[in-house]
Amino acid sequence: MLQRLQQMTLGLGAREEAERQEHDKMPKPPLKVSIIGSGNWGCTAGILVAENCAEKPKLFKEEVLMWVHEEEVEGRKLTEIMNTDHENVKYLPGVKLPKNIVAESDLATACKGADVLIFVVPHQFLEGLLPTIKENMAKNAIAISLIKGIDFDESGIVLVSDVIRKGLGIEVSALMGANVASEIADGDFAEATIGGPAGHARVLQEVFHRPKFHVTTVRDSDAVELCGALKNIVALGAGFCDGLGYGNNAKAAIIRIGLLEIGRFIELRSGEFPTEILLQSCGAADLITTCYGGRNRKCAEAFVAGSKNWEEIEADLLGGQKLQGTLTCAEVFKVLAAEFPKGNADDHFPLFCNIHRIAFEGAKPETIFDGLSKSEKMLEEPGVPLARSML
Ligand SMILES: NC(=O)C1=CN([C@@H]2O[C@H](COP(=O)(O)OP(=O)(O)OC[C@H]3O[C@@H](n4cnc5c(N)ncnc54)[C@H](O)[C@@H]3O)[C@@H](O)[C@H]2O)C=CC1
Ligand SMILES: O=C(CO)COP(=O)(O)O
Repeated sequence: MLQRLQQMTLGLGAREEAERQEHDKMPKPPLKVSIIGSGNWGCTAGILVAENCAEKPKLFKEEVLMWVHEEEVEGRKLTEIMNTDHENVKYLPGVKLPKNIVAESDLATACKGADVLIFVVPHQFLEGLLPTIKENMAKNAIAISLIKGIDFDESGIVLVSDVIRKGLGIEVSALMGANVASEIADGDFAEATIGGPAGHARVLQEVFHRPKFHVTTVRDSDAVELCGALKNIVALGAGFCDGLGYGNNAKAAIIRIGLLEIGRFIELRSGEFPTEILLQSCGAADLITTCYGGRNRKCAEAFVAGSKNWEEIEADLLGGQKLQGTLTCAEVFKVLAAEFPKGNADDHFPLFCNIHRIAFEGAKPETIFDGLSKSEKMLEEPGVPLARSML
């Protein structure tokens, strides 16, 4: 007992020391905040951030630079429209942006001297931006990813935050949650979860938390980020259900089994089923909102109803906004094929595999429920079979 207490005290001391070192390395306020991305969520999150920067002059500089992938909208540059009319008429029409958001199409200028970097571009556009950001950001900058996506290479899963970490050589946290952007832009209440080192998460909470946008913090940033990426696959399944005309019970089954497979997939990486993280906004709550109100759901419903491919559906329905679930579904299927070389990924992830077959291999949408009872076996011995197969 005494030994355990001593170990705990030592553990606490080591953690405090690590936090002190982390604090010493942090940039000093007032912090300059830059947002990399200006889409539907980029602009909405930008409103929350800009309001905090205006209200907390001791912590943050008032001006928030937002990098915009420049394009012409009705004969005018989007940056010019945003800086004059204070509205992103293409990606968040009808919503006024605070005047302290400054749209900037030159990436080097947008992140020059930035102490806090907020990444919110669709994940397929991220990597090429990083060398310029590295050259221009502040030396001790901290970063956070709001991007819901995933990659894969010969060594397995590559998180978006891993890509940023590697590209910039700095620590990266993640903010994920039940955050359909249009609802937050309308002023509805929402919650989010930040995963990251404690010191960073505290500062980042100051950046995002608002009276109607409640942010909690946890340490396990990988699990938070994976929840945000993987729920988009399940949302495709929910959309298939809607396209087939199934009711709420069927969709609830997809959501429940999807939650289980999200947990299992995180377990593949960490060895632990992340029950507590799944109970955060980034877990069950994001899954529910996306399966009812998200773009992935909407496009998957149209996929069942018509004969168009994903690119055509995205162009038809999203007005330039980007679908992330199909890319994530393809990447995750590659991870599963590599993790289960005997071809038995189906035994552990029947729903993810069915969704991939429907989305990319011409399987009938009605097969969405095939073999899902396999997931019940996993519940009989939670954690054990999968963790063993990974050793
Ligand atoms: N919209 C939402 O409700 C939410 C979105 N997210 C995530 O946020 C991330 C960003 O999504 P949104 O802000 O919604 O974007 P979006 O899908 O509304 O807009 C697309 C963005 O991509 C930019 N873009 C187009 N071509 C580009 C290129 N070649 N290079 C660089 N940028 C290019 C456009 O300028 C635009 O800003 C995604 O990972 C998404 O999953 C997360 C939570 C909520
Ligand atoms: O992530 C989202 C809500 O939290 C939005 O999901 P969609 O990209 O499917 O719209």
